[in-house]
Amino acid sequence: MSLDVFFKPRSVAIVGASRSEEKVGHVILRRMVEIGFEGKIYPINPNADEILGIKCYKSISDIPESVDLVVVAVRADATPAVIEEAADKGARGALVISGGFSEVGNWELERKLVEVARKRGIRVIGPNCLGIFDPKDKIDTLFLPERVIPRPGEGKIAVITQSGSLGSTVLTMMRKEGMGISKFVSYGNRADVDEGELLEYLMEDEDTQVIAAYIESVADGRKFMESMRRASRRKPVVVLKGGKTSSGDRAVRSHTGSMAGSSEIFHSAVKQSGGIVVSSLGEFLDSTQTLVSQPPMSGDRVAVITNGGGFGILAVDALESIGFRLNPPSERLERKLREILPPYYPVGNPTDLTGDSTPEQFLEVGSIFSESGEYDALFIIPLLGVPAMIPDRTLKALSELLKSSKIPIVAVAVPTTDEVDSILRELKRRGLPVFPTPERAAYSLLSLKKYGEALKGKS
Ligand SMILES: CC(=O)SCCNC(=O)CCNC(=O)[C@H](O)C(C)(C)COP(=O)(O)OP(=O)(O)OC[C@H]1O[C@@H](n2cnc3c(N)ncnc32)[C@H](O)[C@@H]1OP(=O)(O)O
Repeated sequence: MSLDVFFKPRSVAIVGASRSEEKVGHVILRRMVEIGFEGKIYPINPNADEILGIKCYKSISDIPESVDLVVVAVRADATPAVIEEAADKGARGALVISGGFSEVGNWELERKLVEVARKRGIRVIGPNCLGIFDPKDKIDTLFLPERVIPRPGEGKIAVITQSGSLGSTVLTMMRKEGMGISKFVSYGNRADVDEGELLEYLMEDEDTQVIAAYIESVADGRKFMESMRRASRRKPVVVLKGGKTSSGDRAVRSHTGSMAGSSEIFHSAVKQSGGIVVSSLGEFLDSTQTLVSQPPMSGDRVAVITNGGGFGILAVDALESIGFRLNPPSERLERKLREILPPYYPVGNPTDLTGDSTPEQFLEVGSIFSESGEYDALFIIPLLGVPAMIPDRTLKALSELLKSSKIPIVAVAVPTTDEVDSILRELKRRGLPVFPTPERAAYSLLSLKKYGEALKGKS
């Protein structure tokens, strides 16, 4: 059965919609109203006539029409009965926010919940989750104290996460980085709908270009890897695994009631299936940002163009240490560069445009490297702290390079003043991944290399 019921319901009942503003069910109702859900919303509360000006029902059975989706925010032991009632009203999906299941050892209740749901034909996301944020279909069940939502409507990144708190923090960080979301699913204990199914659903989602998954364990390894193989042929899937160490494994057991398993086996299976494994939260975000804006690399040769000698050296160190080739330009290419550059500019890899650099030189030199056929990516370091790197001219020149380059580009630039900061943000918005350190940019470029290899079946 398609997971559409979770993303495209015509009506939603919120069970446990509290009158108290600080309670979970109340916040969920408010979020659904604020995001502008276009279908019908039915708050369910035995003690209220209306909440937020919306008519309340004492139970799901009292709703006069049928209901597609229920969001469940009542005590764990009340959830099986809610599922039964929801099924009687024709519901096909339940987002069970409530905690108190396998994550605290209450396996019996979780089994009962799933048993009832399966018997009655209802799919369950959760329990012990935040649910869904989908700015296009206007679903928001995240009971977060303030809106952490990245630029509604503009996002191309789908995030799926076993951990709600990690997921919501990722959302906040993405918003800060100016990254947009297509869909967000916190699926908690994944008693029913699992990560594999979510991958399959998102691979078909036209609004999603990159899938970023935080995973602690998988329900069914073989099935998950099959889904990963199919999904990663269509779009990049970035995977961050929690629970790599024995302490992490113990923590996973008490978080979502699951076992982390061997991370080496998991990582190599994900790689073989075409997924992009990352090893830290920072790399997770940086890689996602780069994959959503740049094409995959078709090889491993990188050209570094800088206007800061030290930055150039750190860049080539960082790149070479993670497997990139930093070939010097051929004699023919060097001659071409020499024709347009002053004699005191060091030409090589890195090529240093020095403190005299202009934005137009970055464009010209970047274009020559890009068209040379000798490299698979450009790594540019246009530091704006030198006199001729005028911010608005830099924006214009780098935007042009971005448009015309035949190979992917990542950039390193340090936000210094508010003006520089806003130029860098605009560059990111236009699709240039910009990072403040060479190491971060290098790791983000690695995701383009990994994806290129995965597409060629070389991983
Ligand atoms: C962040 C992460 O890591 S992921 C998120 C994982 N999930 C969580 O962390 C949630 C953890 N909390 C829980 O599981 C809690 O049990 C909750 C949030 C589901 C419910 O807690 P509370 O809001 O305190 O429950 P409470 O019993 O007060 O019920 C809430 C409202 O529903 C009403 N209610 C209770 N039972 C029912 C029912 N069966 N049907 C309809 N309404 C009901 C209550 O009357 C109350 O409304 P009121 O405040 O207006 O009187």
